[in-house]
Amino acid sequence: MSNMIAGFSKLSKPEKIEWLLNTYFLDIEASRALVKQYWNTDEKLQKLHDEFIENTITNYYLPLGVAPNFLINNSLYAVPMAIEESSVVAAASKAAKFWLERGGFKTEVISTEKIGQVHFTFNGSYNKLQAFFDIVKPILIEDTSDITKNMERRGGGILDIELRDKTEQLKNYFQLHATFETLDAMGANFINSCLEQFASTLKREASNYPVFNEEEKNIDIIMSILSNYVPNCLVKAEVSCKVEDLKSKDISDPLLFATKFKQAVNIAEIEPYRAVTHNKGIMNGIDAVVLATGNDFRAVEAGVHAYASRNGTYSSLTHCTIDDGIFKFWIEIPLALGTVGGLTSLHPLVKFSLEMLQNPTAKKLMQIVAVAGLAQNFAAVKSLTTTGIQQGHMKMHLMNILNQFEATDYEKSKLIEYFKSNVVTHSAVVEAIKNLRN
Ligand SMILES: CC(C)(COP(=O)([O-])OP(=O)([O-])OC[C@H]1O[C@@H](n2cnc3c(N)ncnc32)[C@H](O)[C@@H]1OP(=O)([O-])[O-])[C@@H](O)C(=O)NCCC(=O)NCCSC(=O)C[C@@](C)(O)CC(=O)[O-]
Ligand SMILES: NC(=O)C1=CN([C@@H]2O[C@H](COP(=O)(O)OP(=O)(O)OC[C@H]3O[C@@H](n4cnc5c(N)ncnc54)[C@H](O)[C@@H]3O)[C@@H](O)[C@H]2O)C=CC1
Repeated sequence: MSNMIAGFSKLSKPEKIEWLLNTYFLDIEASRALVKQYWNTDEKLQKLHDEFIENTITNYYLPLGVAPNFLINNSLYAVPMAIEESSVVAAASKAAKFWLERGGFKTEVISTEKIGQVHFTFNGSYNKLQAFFDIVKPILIEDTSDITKNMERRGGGILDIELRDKTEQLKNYFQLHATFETLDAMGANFINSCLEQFASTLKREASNYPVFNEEEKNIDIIMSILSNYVPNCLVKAEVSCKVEDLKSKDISDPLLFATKFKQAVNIAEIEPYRAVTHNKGIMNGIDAVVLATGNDFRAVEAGVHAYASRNGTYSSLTHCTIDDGIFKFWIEIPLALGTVGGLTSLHPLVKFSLEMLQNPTAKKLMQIVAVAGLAQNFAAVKSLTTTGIQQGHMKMHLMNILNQFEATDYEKSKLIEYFKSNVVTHSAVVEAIKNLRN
């Protein structure tokens, strides 16, 4: 327990850093220099970043890349992507360019409903609780009017509140299951504020409800929180073309390609081990845009994977058909995103990314993000079923390996040239560097 510290949060930023350096690091000077190297020289900007989270000591950079040429419903977009993994941006760009020449991506927002729940226990008869709920429902809505008035003015707000009996699964457990329209906001804070008000109204009204006995009057609120599972906040993105039009530099036999591609998607539909990796490839694109636009990628990840398991088995988020000579490939996913609120107007690079996307509404952003996921999956499955994934991935990863060995610009240009006609593997690159240096 020698490293335990009380009151760390109350220390100043320099004090926190000094404590850390002295407690955990061998080369204190080098570690201090590294922490400071990542500070922004603009003090105001650094302060903004310091205040995003708690106990900030420095910044953790991710590259912000751009995948151009996304034709979505006949409008062209350059898509910002924040991600650490090589070949993702290249793959998205390549897929965008491929489909640009084949009519682009078609998208549709299917629904935009968000969900929140008040979880509570009630020791009494369900019928009595239901009768109480029918009386109290308008009061629940009325009591939140201060919270909802602006959202209602914009056309959103509370859609409905239901009482749900969960006592078969857990003794005395009931829910208020509420649905919301939060327009351009992801809605977490708005929904949570409404739910906490529902909870206190529910408790207050129950304690005054004359039909309840003393035990029934004592509703116990367990918690009030939005759900990140949003199966009714759905977006669809699709590409399609004649099979013969799939012919390209890398696809000499379009029917063979389409058939193998579809088989790969079908495998991900029925085989969870493959589905997880298949969907990871989709999330390469989705997370990168979600992060670049300042959205909550943990919320998106949790909701998307729950949706992938909605039929009881974890399955592919994308689907493919070949009918009457038409190749069709699509994704349908739940995405609760915001283009107002959260970090969207605070982080300068998030503002920059949103401007690059022509300041989309949340609905537009849902469509762009779904497209990024579909494009990423198309590129990955195309590589997997043709050249194999390593060829393209390692071509992009080459620079990381060269940087690990601190290759000079001269060495890099020589080795990039060499690996245009040789297979990139980690050991082959190490060997080539050695040879060049000898
Ligand atoms: C990597 C490529 C694109 C190479 O593909 P290529 O055919 O060697 O590329 P190219 O040099 O012929 O260039 C064609 C286009 O690709 C893009 N492109 C090409 N290179 C770059 C670059 N340096 N920087 C930016 N963009 C690039 C760019 O759009 C370019 O057009 P241009 O800009 O020249 O007009 C291809 O092999 C590919 O799409 N591979 C798939 C890579 C992938 O999916 N990576 C994700 C990481 S692996 C993983 O995590 C997921 C996985 C695979 O397990 C999921 C799953 O199993 O389903
Ligand atoms: N489980 C989860 O996912 C949780 C997430 N969070 C965090 O909550 C944040 C998102 O919450 P929000 O309520 O979206 O953000 P927020 O609290 O910043 O609120 C956005 C507000 O913007 C206003 N607004 C202005 N123009 C609007 C328009 N056109 N449409 C809709 N609203 C408009 C509304 O008053 C709205 O409530 C994220 O940072 C997320 O990480 C917080 C708690 C839990």
